[in-house]
Amino acid sequence: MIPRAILTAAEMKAAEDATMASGVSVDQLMERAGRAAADIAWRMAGKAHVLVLCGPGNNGGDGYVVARLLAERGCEVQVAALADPATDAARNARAQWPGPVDAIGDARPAPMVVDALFGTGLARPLGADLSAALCDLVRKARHSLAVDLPSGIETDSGALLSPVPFFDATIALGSLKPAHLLQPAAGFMGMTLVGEIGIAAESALLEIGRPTLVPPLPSAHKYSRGYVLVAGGAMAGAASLAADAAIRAGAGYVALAGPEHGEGPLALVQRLAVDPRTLADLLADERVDVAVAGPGLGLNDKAEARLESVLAAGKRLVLDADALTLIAKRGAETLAGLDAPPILTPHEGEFARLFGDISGNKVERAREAARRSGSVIIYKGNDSVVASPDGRAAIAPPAPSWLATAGTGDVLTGIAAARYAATGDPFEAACEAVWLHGAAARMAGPFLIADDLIEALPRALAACL
Ligand SMILES: NC(=O)C1=CN([C@@H]2O[C@H](COP(=O)(O)OP(=O)(O)OC[C@H]3O[C@@H](n4cnc5c(N)ncnc54)[C@H](O)[C@@H]3O)[C@@H](O)[C@H]2O)[C@@H](O)CC1
Ligand SMILES: Nc1ncnc2c1ncn2[C@@H]1O[C@H](COP(=O)(O)OP(=O)(O)O)[C@@H](O)[C@H]1O
Ligand SMILES: [K+]
Repeated sequence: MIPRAILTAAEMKAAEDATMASGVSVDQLMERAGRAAADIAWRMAGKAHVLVLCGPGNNGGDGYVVARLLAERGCEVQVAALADPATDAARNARAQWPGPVDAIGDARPAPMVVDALFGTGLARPLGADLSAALCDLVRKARHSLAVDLPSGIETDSGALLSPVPFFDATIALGSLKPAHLLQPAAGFMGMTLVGEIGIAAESALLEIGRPTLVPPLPSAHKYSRGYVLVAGGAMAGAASLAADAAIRAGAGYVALAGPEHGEGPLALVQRLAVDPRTLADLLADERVDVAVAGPGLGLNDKAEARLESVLAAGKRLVLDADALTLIAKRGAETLAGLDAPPILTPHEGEFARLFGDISGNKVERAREAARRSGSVIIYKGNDSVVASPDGRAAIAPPAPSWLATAGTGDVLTGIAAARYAATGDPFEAACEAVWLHGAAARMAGPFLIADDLIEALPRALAACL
């Protein structure tokens, strides 16, 4: 699946400028944007009464186009504007709207509301009266559509600058923006559709889409499909979850090496490794493609020694949980010299321990963390962000919040290890793992526990063949 690009407000402006330099006028772009939004509104509500709220900028301009096109289709349309248009394109669009323009205070509730107040140009919170009116009108409507973004959202960070109502749908114009996927904004979008307006949307930031997987080749054998070694420790259950997930995610051979036998399917190879020396010997096997440390590792001296063996093994690594807490003590930059970039899977707390001083939005923080640690970062959460030291980054579509339960992170780690072993590409592997994890969660359904995710994994993987 070809992933969709995500453009920041500045990148969108640059893409728009490049399109205009090739001979397309801003009025043409606005017409396309308005037409795309009007088509969606029509499909949502048909010939309903429509209220279009227009702001002063080009987002408002799109709104006047929507109003004209829906009126042409026979809808009864009220346009309510916050202020006179402040751009030439918006002025032209308003001039082509044949009906009256009311003050925003005179907006009447309607079955269909189109929010064209502000898009990527929003610079500060909406006034309290305006955001209250927007929330009230959207709440009273049967259908609601946000043009480009719900008004009140910061495009690049996904922050809510002022209260925003829940929309049924949002049409992202030209391209997704970070706020369409980052929380808290992503939770207010409803269904997000991308409206094609003829702009070349290219970016180093992508949406994580369904991976394309291939069945094993006829010549495949267990080691060619990937050998994952999971270093266990104090808590056998967590390491078992990671190992079980790795084998279910398609690794051909998974060994769980810990001070005691763990759980898991019979296909899992259990190796007793009471002291770090034995673990080092197991890791020295050249068939091992990826080593995992962290889930259930512990935080004591023994755990330190085991982590040391894993870091010294010269293997591709996936590091999570306790391993991240231990690494935070010595500094994430100490990972930058490893033979291959490891995958780190911090949740918010682990990220703060490792990279607490990094500021910016979630994508910026993940990118800086990746650069500093020479690692691929899966910065987990409802809006997981994957970042690579080479600057590539990707945001996952919102994941089911049923994932907020113990052990689901261990499962993600196992999936990432299997995919890293299969592909050798830590960024691709991390993106694939996040997608598969989310898909397995959707399949497992409400009240899932981590074990259910593992059970659902084969179905999630099969959806990618
Ligand atoms: N980028 C593109 O390629 C295209 C963009 N279009 C539309 O243009 C939008 C961006 O247009 P603009 O850059 O004009 O930005 P907006 O229309 O989002 O808003 C900018 C205007 O609002 C004012 N403003 C900002 N925050 C305010 C606040 N809190 N209260 C009151 N006024 C405030 C600004 O001073 C400016 O006049 C996009 O979201 C999209 O809807 C489309 O028309 C066509 C193509
Ligand atoms: N509210 C949420 N919505 C969506 N996904 C979530 C949510 N909370 C947690 N997750 C996901 O669940 C997993 C939890 O991982 P983690 O916090 O490491 O838990 P554990 O250590 O118990 O395995 C991560 O993949 C994270 O992205
Ligand atoms: K809007």
